[in-house]
Amino acid sequence: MTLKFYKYQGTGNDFIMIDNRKKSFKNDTKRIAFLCDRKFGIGADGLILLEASEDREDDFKMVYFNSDGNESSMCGNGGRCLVKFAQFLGVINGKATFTAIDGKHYATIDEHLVSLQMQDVLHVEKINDAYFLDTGSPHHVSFMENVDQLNIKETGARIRYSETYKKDGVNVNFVAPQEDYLQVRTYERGVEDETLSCGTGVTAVAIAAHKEKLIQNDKVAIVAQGGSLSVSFDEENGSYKNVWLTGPAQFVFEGTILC
Ligand SMILES: N[C@@H](CCC[C@H](N)C(=O)O)C(=O)O
Repeated sequence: MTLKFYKYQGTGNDFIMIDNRKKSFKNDTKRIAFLCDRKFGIGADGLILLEASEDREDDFKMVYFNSDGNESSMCGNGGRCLVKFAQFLGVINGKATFTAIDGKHYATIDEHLVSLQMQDVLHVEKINDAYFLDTGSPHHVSFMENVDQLNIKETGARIRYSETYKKDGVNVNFVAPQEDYLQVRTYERGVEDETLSCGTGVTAVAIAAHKEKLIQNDKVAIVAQGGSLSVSFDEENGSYKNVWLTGPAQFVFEGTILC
């Protein structure tokens, strides 16, 4: 088939977008892995389908696949980019309500910034010196002094395939707290490598940093390899609600491809 696609990125986490409201794109692991391949295909960390939602309250539905071709859990940066794509298609005007695999999301657009409401986080687990929490996707968060020299692919893979996580896998975030922001590098499950940014990851980092008492505020600045994001939340008795992820989301290019 000849496929029309659009490419977006949010702080360097990049995605292929497909308007699948007419259900013309058939999900196939091999085809999606090919499209995401940086040498043989378009190249991306993931692929996202914008579909019509069964829920009348929604503007659209989000279906997310990692670059390995498998459908996965929530993608925060992908969700923000999809909102920009929906705006381009004329499906929304400035704000959005949509359903993804982890439930309902609300979003707003303010020029180049897209804010996305993430799931409430009611449980945060401490595992040795690190944290585990689910922000729509599962995340391991480790705090350390310096992350610049770390081999993220090797160290991340060791944790992702460890006894603790090997059943479902995990995304792994390495964090170096700085004076007024958190520096983050992330290994992503399903990409099986470092990505330049991970939205559910930086959300997990902000909450884990609050648990660790590294931050007192309910708004946190995060610097990922591909750019800056912010996370805000309301904390009450250890639960995190009204969680918002904000950052840039940009169109990169469009095209057609035989697949
Ligand atoms: N890049 C994403 C996370 C995508 C899902 C993840 N790779 C997984 O399978 O858990 C984000 O921005 O949140």
